[in-house]
Amino acid sequence: MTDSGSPAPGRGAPPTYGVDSEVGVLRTVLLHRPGAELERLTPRNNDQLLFDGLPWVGRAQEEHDAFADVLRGRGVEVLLLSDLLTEALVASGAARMQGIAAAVDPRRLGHALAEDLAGYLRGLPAADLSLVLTAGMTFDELPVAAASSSLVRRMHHGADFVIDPLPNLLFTRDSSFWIGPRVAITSLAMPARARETSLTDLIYAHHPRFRGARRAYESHTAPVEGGDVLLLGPGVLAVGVGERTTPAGAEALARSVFDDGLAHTVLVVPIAQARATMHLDTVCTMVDVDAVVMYPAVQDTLCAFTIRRDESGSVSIRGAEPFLVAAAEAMGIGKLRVIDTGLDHVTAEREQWDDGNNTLALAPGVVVAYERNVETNARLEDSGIEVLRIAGSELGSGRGGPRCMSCPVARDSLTPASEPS
Ligand SMILES: NC(=O)NCCC[C@H](N)C(=O)O
Repeated sequence: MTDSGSPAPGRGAPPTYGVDSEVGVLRTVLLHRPGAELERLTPRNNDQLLFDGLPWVGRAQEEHDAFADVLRGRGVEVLLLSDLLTEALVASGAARMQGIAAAVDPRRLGHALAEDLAGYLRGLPAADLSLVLTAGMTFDELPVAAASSSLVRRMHHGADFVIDPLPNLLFTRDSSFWIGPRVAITSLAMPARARETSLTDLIYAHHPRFRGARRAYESHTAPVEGGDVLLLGPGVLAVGVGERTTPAGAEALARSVFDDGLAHTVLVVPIAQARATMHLDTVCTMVDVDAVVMYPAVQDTLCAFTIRRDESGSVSIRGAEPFLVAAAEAMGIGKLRVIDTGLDHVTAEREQWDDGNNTLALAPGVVVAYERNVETNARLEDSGIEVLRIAGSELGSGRGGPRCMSCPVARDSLTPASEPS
């Protein structure tokens, strides 16, 4: 969201970032090209690391490169998380300290090994440190001299992790999100993902590109994941509460965005606590200013608590009532159009599982979607939505689609210029 409509910096002017909807023209996006961290997945650890299988890494990279190219082809500036991380580590000694402190856990490693490991990491060039912070490190990869007398080192198998890898970095949606002109670092619920936010925090704090970027939801005491947060329109948020984001997280986020003047209404949407519906964006995403693509099995049951703060500062909670009704009212539109994932139950269930409901809007009525969801994509097109298809056979093994794999950093504002944002 920019005054000028573009984040492209004029000579000397800092770029302006921000997002006030799901569908405003996408200008800048943060992706993570999958890399060595995916090579850490084995049949023994893939469940714990939240992957359904073992992706073919080279093919996953090709699919991701094609995804990035589709975005670039539509004029979107693509930022890659590993590049930003390395640049932040080059720019700032404090960033290095922060990344190392989050990765080295003395409670698990013991003090001798933790100290030697931290010392070793402090001496690494930025690109190598960036790789360790994302791909992790095994005991076999420890430098020979590190804590050779450490009991912890002796008792671990060489393939065990000294630093856990972060294969879910691919899903940049979840570890930070922009709301209005501010960025929120989230609080991830699953242990396998918790350290991801140390990297997004570090990037937004120390990368020169984001100097001066203000924060939203700074207290982040309870879990809130970006996949649960939909910016239905300027000032209106929907927050899923289920396997990841907790009621306390949704409540804290609502209070924080009210305090910061970033929203006037927050719809809190209970979703089943199941892997297939881990985030709100696995069952519903926006494809136009007044349209969503939605899993039909939840269409009639999805409900919302509406939280508002009035001008006097008092907060009210209404509901629960049908989500589609509450959303249309909060957005100030008569009706939210619903495009669904397919009429028959089996196709709908299969395409929901394969992220048919997890599209990324590049502009009102233009979305990126996995090609495999043939029925859903046809239904989107029948409803006038342009669908840019990408392959995702390998990317999808982590259970996430184009929306999960992207964190919009700048979109054109949907707020009329005359209204305050
Ligand atoms: N927004 C999303 O739905 N993100 C997908 C995250 C997938 C990842 N394997 C996870 O379980 O957290």
